Amino acid sequence: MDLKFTKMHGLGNDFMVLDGIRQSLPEDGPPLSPEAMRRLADRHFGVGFDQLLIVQPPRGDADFRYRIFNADGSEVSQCGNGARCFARFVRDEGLTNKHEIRVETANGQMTLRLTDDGLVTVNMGPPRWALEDIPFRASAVADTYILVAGQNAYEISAVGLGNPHCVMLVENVDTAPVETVGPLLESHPDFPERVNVGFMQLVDRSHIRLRVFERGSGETLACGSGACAAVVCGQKRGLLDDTVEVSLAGGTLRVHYDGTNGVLMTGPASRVYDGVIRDTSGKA
Ligand SMILES: N[C@@H](CCC[C@H](N)C(=O)O)C(=O)O
Repeated sequence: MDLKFTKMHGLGNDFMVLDGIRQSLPEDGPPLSPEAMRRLADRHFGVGFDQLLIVQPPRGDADFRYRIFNADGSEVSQCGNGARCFARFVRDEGLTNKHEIRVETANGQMTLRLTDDGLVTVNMGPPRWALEDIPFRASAVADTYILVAGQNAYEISAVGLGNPHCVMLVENVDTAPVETVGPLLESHPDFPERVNVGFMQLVDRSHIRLRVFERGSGETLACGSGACAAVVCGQKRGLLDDTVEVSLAGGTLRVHYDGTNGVLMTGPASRVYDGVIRDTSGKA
């Protein structure tokens, strides 16, 4: 079976997007076997992507259903950069003419707004601090926790944004131990569904630098939900203002949260090319 796809990225966090409206995909199971997803995610043997995004008809009263798979084949319920690409894709493909699009995810609804300057603002919903909502094992909710891994202890904040995040402060993101501490904490037993690990450098109250080791994909050039997580964790500790510029390896996001509505994340969404996969077995 041929499978049409579109390659997109949000600040270098890259995606293979499948249109499950004009081509037939399984309604509930994975669109491809986990082996095929891992193969296609590979940058040498496949298309290369951090996440696979699926556009599907809604089951409830939203405009679309938005499904996300990591490069390791695991299905997850949030991807902020992907949400911006999702909005750009459904508009450019003429699947909607709305500027404000409601999508249904495995974790509830989100609103995506295409702005006149060509950017997309995603309302990520409120940050979730309750331990069972992250999910995270600790004795009580706190601004920071000590996580012991191997011989070391790490001071982290933990928050859910539709997916689990932990965030630690570092002096300098350029020298932060992302490749070593990232995978160590990603599968820490206190995060029963694993976790995305953010390394945040404070520049000033309205500017941070950030690197994220993503659950199921490794370090990416940008992580939208990770940017929101870092900002709300910094705000909770009294370190950041309501609006923060987040500098990532792939570019800059603007995150706004004033405690009233959800966390608003604004940034670009880019289409790279369209393609067709002739062999979806993953063995090509
Ligand atoms: N790149 C994303 C997050 C994708 C999902 C994440 N790896 C997870 O497993 O939760 C973003 O932009 O938010």
